[in-house]
Amino acid sequence: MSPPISVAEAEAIVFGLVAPLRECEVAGLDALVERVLAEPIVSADDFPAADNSAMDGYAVRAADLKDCSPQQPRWLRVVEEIPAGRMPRASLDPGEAARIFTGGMLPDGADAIVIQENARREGDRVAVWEPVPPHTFVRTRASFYRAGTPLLSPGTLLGPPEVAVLAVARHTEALVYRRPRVAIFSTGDELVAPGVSPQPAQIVDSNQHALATWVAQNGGVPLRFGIIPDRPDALRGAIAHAIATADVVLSTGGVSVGEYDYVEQVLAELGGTLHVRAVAIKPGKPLTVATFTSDDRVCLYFGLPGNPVSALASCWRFVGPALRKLSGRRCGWQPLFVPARTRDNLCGAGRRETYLWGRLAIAAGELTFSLAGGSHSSGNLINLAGTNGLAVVPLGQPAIAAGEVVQVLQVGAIDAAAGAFTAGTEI
Ligand SMILES: Nc1nc2c(c(=O)[nH]1)N[C@H]1C(S)=C(S)[C@@H](COP(=O)(O)OP(=O)(O)OC[C@H]3O[C@@H](n4cnc5c(N)ncnc54)[C@H](O)[C@@H]3O)O[C@H]1N2
Ligand code: MOO
Ligand SMILES: [Mg+2]
Repeated sequence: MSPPISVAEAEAIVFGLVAPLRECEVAGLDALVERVLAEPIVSADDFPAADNSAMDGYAVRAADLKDCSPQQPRWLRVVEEIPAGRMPRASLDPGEAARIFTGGMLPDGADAIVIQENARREGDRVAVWEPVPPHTFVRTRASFYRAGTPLLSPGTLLGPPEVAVLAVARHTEALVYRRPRVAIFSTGDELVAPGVSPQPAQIVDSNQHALATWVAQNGGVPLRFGIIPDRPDALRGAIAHAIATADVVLSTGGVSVGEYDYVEQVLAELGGTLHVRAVAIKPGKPLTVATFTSDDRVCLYFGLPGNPVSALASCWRFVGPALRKLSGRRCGWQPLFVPARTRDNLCGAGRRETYLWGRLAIAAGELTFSLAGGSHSSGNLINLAGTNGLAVVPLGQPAIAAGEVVQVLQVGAIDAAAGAFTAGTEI
């Protein structure tokens, strides 16, 4: 294995290799979750489109009420009722009010709302005893957005609020970037599929399923290519097929220095350009990154380490940002580090930047980090369950004491309440 390069160098190389995909497709409003917008969305309408009431009450002319008081209430004649969705029939003349409900359109002449709690209705009259300034509880036409205002820009990741905006802008569908196709396979003679009972020397292939789930969660289309034996000819066939099919390839295993670690050799034989061979990071040191360039496209190959924690840690640290950038996201694709106070002592691995998995939570208004209980071997995937952050012990730093603030790579949603984190803890 070549001498490992630093995490910063690896990051610069990997992210620099990625050019966002340009191909687009149209998707319906209900199929936009985790999609990236490829067109600017501009409002065709004022929003709100008309003055409307923010409360249930009475539409009034504010000038009518300027001298009213509890001693001298002002009686107004109620001329109509305006529920949401109904056009007002007439304009308000001085001394008149309209019964109105939240979302109801103001009649011409009205410029304020008196909430019903501050009015007393008697027949077709209503008494008001507190003046209201003009615009009180009125959502004025175009006060949120004017027609022609840009609402969403290309590169935006779409979620519920953005879909609401699209709907309001009267889009029933949107142009989005196509999702990156990600080929995934596991290498190893020892691997069997889940559901098969392994012999003593065999293990279950968990990586392929973890990575497929992770790819789908990160906006890619996972294409599972199965388990490939540790034989150069078999690997050659699998890699050739994968690079011809996908934008990104993720293989696990076979990238270290063992006799049966053939991935790098096969990548070179197939004409790949090798950019990264090993990184000074724990877990995840043997990381192979290569590109295959043809006339019209580049395929990015990640040869991830076989150890299950190393494979996912490499995804969180390097592949995820690359995949999000490839997906067309203009911002938010970079890895997210948050400062958190560690509840446990954290030990570094000397010559490698160390990532210790565990749980971020908010306790008493502060972000905290709890180390996962149990072994921190990169083969122990059991205590990886529930991980939403990996604390970073920088290169050369032997340890970080409990109570200190540490940078944590956030990889999942943060809890509201902190608790000690141990394997098997209900989460
Ligand atoms: N002499 C040295 N040996 C090793 C070094 C080193 O620097 N010098 N690096 C170690 C590190 S660090 C890692 S990480 C591993 C990476 O090894 P490979 O990427 O070559 O992966 P394999 O050898 O194929 O497998 C490693 C380990 O992971 C298990 N595995 C593999 N695939 C899967 C899967 N799909 N699902 C679950 N588990 C899997 C496999 O059985 C091995 O136990 O190399 C170290 N060695
Ligand atoms: O990098 Mo390996 O991932 O230390 O086990
Ligand atoms: Mg190996």
